[in-house]
Amino acid sequence: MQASSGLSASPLARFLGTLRVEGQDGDAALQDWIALLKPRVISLVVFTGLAGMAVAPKWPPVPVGLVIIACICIGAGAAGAINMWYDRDIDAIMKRTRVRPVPGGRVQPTSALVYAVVLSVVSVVLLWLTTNLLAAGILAFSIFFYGVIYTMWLKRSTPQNIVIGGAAGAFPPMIGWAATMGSLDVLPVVMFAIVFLWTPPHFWSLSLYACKDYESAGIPMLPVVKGARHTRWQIVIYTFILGAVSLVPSVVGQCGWFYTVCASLLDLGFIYYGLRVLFDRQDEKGNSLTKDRPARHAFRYSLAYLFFLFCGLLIDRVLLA
Ligand code: HEM
Ligand SMILES: CC(C)=CCC/C(C)=C/CC/C(C)=C/COP(=O)(O)OP(=O)(O)O
Repeated sequence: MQASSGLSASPLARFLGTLRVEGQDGDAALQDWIALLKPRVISLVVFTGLAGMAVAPKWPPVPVGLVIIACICIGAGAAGAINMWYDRDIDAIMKRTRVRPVPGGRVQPTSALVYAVVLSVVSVVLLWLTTNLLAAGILAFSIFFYGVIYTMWLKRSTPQNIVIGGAAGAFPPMIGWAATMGSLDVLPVVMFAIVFLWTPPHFWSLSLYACKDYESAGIPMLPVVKGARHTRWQIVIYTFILGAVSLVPSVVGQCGWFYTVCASLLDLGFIYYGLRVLFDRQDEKGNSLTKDRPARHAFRYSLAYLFFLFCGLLIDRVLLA
């Protein structure tokens, strides 16, 4: 995987790169402050929050809806910045992450932390003032879960780090729903479960081809601790469990034929990509002989899977209802 600061060299990124922020972080460009929020990752996180909000039986007024989305975006980004502040030592070792703003020396660690804390507080308080305590509480909990429980504890201590830590990234649909309704229901909980079960095959596909990086940084990711073969099996197992759970909204009568067809096709696709990872040609240690191309494909497919699954749910409940 290419080293990336979170924004590719698009014209927008080059423009942002010219905007410099003076002071102690003299070398930091606006681009770096944005990169601290992991913008590409949180784009999908925010979309799942938007989906949770839009599939609720009642919609908020448009300005409130925009504030809800902004708060999820700022809160998730702030959690990413806490992660980048804390992980600056290991990020400096890994090829994929060493160009990030803090290990790259363009943003001071303390500035990154202050920035992350301020954005966390702003997102939670603003969501509370605009909607309700339940939504703000879940947002606060997910920031804490990703920034502290996953980043500071699980990530460096157990190969099940992302299974448990994945809960943090699964909360946004619940936040979106709760912000609108003031309570929770079966559907947002099932959406949580879907993102929760999607996270292991999503991340382990990537970890198969980023394994050397994690090994050199001493992070106990599954392929580092249990080997590639075990990880490949786990990916397949999770695609089956995810497939079953993704159909729960249909079984409990929360959506119609359109979602059921979308989910079934997407599930078959994920199982296919998972099996390709499993049957990838490997040496006796389970290392890929094809530069893990199937794992790269499975990772890319995981992103499309979640996006289109929630698109299917949105179309089913909003347009076809
Ligand atoms: C503990 C849970 C998770 C872990 C450990 C994880 C890990 C990763 C890693 C290491 C990358 C590569 C990022 C990079 O190169 O900077 C990545 C990419 C990505 N992740 Fe995840 N992820 C998790 C959960 C999620 C969730 C919940 C979502 C969205 C709902 C998500 C969406 C994405 C997206 C969209 C990308 C692609 C970013 C790009 O194009 O560069 N991830 N993930
Ligand atoms: C609302 C809210 C707070 C949402 C949180 C969203 C969330 C948990 C996103 C997880 C995304 C992600 C890139 C995790 C990887 O962390 P890593 O440290 O394992 O990856 P890295 O090595 O690339 O830093």
